[in-house]
Amino acid sequence: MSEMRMDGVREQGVVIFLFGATGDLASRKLYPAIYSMYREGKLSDKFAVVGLARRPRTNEQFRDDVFQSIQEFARHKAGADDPEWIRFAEHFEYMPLDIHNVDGFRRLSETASRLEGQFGIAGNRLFYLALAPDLFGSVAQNLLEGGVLECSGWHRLVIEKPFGFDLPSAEKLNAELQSVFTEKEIYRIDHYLGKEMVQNINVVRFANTLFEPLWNNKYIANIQITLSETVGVEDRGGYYDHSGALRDMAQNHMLQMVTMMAMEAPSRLHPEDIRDEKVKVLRSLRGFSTSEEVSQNVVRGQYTAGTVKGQEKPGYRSEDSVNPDSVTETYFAAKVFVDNFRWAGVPFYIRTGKRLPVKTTEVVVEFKSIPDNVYLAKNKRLQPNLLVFRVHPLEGIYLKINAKEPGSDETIIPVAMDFCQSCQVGINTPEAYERLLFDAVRGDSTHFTRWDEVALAWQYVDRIKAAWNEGADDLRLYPAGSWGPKESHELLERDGFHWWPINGQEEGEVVWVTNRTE
Ligand SMILES: NC(=O)C1=CN([C@@H]2O[C@H](COP(=O)(O)OP(=O)(O)OC[C@H]3O[C@@H](n4cnc5c(N)ncnc54)[C@H](OP(=O)(O)O)[C@@H]3O)[C@@H](O)[C@H]2O)C=CC1
Ligand SMILES: O=C1O[C@H](COP(=O)(O)O)[C@@H](O)[C@H](O)[C@H]1O
Repeated sequence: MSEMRMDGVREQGVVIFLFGATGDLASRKLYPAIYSMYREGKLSDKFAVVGLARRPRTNEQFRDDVFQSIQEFARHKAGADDPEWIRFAEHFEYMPLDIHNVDGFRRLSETASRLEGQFGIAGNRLFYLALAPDLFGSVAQNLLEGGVLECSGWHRLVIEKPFGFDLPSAEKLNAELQSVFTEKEIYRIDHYLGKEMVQNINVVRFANTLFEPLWNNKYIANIQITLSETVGVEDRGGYYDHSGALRDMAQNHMLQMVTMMAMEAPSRLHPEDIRDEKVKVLRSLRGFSTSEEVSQNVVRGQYTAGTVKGQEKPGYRSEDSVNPDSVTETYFAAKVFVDNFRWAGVPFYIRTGKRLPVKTTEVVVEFKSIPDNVYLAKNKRLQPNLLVFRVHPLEGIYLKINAKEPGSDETIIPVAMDFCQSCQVGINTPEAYERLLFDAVRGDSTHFTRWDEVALAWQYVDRIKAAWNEGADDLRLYPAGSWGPKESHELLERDGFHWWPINGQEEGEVVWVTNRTE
């Protein structure tokens, strides 16, 4: 992180306007993130948070809500009588506001000026919309009309996903936002980009002689990206039933991870240079022109009742707020090609699903076998080399190679070099929201999605959705607690591959370099 940028935040300060202050996201992620930033000195006392939502709350009630959220969800806990907490809480104010009420925004403008004077803040304003996306356009317009954007420093808009429902709705939303904010002022959150190991992909790729020369179709057989969840749709059935795994996870997090794995090295570590490279990958994605192509390369599934981690779970169609005849997919897998010089012919297999056996986020790079390998005939256990990025729950990197079994003649065994980052630094690395909020405050847009990335990703998934809408009867059912429909395994088997076990570890494998403590 640039020290200058961090100092800028501390010296100039910021007012954070949190729309949706009474909601789930604010409570679970945003208050804990602000508190961690404060505790770690990324925010000085030159800051204020104005919580905004329709529900009535006094400042005291609001501060109490923030306290409860920190107790439950934050990395750093607060003591109610702790002077640091008391000082922190004084920076929080609540204002009841319906986002359709422009007069309320005029009052908000006055509140902002008062808080800037009170805390010595240099007129910098960050608007965080933890709201349903159909409210974004009205907020932007009313911020303008209510004079809240008239400030002496910068103003920025942070918005949550989903950014639209398809390309036309995303374009409409974008036009509404860009009638008020410039592209540079808009920070579109994809919280996967705030994850430690997702950010580490570029470092591992571009800062090591070891991998970059092999990072192409000459040496890589395939890449596998798994984002599996054990949870179902929880209390978000209404939203999810209109979204499904394709829009909820693939359009954003999964395609972003594909871009991180496939992009060329940027010429500088400048946000626009990095995002330019990601856009090139999205432009090179091989689209689907017929429904037949979609059904050959894409698998969609929906969970039925089953057992997850020893507990009986209902099927998707029995979940709250879900249509009992729903054909919404809770599982999505696809074979994706990046049609460019580096990746020609290399499949990227991606899969995500709810109610799978484990919660994990992992990327596996499977290398091609050595041509004319003299050990091949003798050793049935000879396996391809794997490089595994473990994003969640453990964070780290895992490299699997072949080596001689100690004491044997030429018996080969798979061994692993395992860098377990979370074993070393514990679970105390900053949360994705903490990083992203801080990046937005200091004006670093590297890990936010630019409009052209969003548009290209919608273009890609809209074609899949259109094929499904043509009435294809390819929705596969899978029992909760399984690894999804068998067709997702066949997708790889047809190419002579298989999904690698999560954690990359095979039975009998020897881990010979590790920093694990467990
Ligand atoms: N929760 C999560 O983990 C994640 C959420 N998101 C996204 O973040 C956004 C917010 O999600 P979440 O917090 O879960 O949603 P919630 O439904 O929990 O909260 C919505 C918030 O919006 C406020 N609100 C609704 N209508 C108005 C209005 N007319 N004027 C002012 N405030 C209003 C509500 O307050 P009140 O009723 O008091 O007005 C509430 O504070 C959504 O876009 C969601 O998709 C994205 C990733 C993860
Ligand atoms: O964006 C979303 O992500 C979560 C999964 O996030 P993770 O950080 O826990 O892996 C997912 O549950 C949710 O449906 C989706 O909207």
